[in-house]
Amino acid sequence: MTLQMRVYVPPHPLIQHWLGVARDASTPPSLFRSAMTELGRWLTYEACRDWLPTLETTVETPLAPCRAQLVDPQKPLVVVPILRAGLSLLDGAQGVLPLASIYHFGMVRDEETLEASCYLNKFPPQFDPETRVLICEPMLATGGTITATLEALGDRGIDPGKIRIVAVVAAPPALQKLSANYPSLNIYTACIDEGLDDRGFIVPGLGDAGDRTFGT
Ligand SMILES: O=P(O)(O)OC[C@H]1O[C@H](OP(=O)(O)OP(=O)(O)O)[C@H](O)[C@@H]1O
Ligand SMILES: O=c1cc[nH]c(=O)[nH]1
Repeated sequence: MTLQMRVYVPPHPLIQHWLGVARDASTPPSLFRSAMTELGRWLTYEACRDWLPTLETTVETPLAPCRAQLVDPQKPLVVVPILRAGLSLLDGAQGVLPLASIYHFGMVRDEETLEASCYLNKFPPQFDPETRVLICEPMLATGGTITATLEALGDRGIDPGKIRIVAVVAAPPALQKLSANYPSLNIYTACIDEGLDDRGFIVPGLGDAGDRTFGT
């Protein structure tokens, strides 16, 4: 079977609503952060749909024993926010996945060359290979940042098939790069946008997600 990367754009009115709020240039940082939190919440919810490991058990209701399916707390689950802008999605993602461990990863793009470089890597030397990883990265633009993150996870034992990416907007150059290199990857995004401008910004996009989150 030939694997092909999958990109999901969940047709959810709340996702589209908060995307519209985040895109609006007149949205102030406080409301922008709320919009990103909500996008983190609902995109993570969608990404978990057929992904979270569960276990079968029996619980006692006030009236009778009953079969129940619970999220398996023994299976390792990790959320990786890519700093800075990925932090804006973290509260929402953590609300959906309260038991997940959080491993921060800091990346910054050179504004001239658009080369991404890592300034913070909190990954352990090796992950349990069964670990499921949800990456919070609002903007997939050239794809340089996400590719470096996937390489760092791969170096520490994570198979791309165990990774789900939550992104607010995704641009074709990033998706083409990821699809060519990571056919087993799954991406959940609110929108696939048209392309990039000459500064490497996603168009129409939502501007500089890090600056808008932190008011810088
Ligand atoms: O796909 P790429 O072309 O690599 O671009 C995407 C990255 O660019 C932005 O980060 P930025 O470097 O602006 O850092 P910030 O999150 O700290 O603002 C954004 O938050 C992504 O991480
Ligand atoms: O449009 C973009 C592209 C990269 N990073 C951002 O913050 N915005």
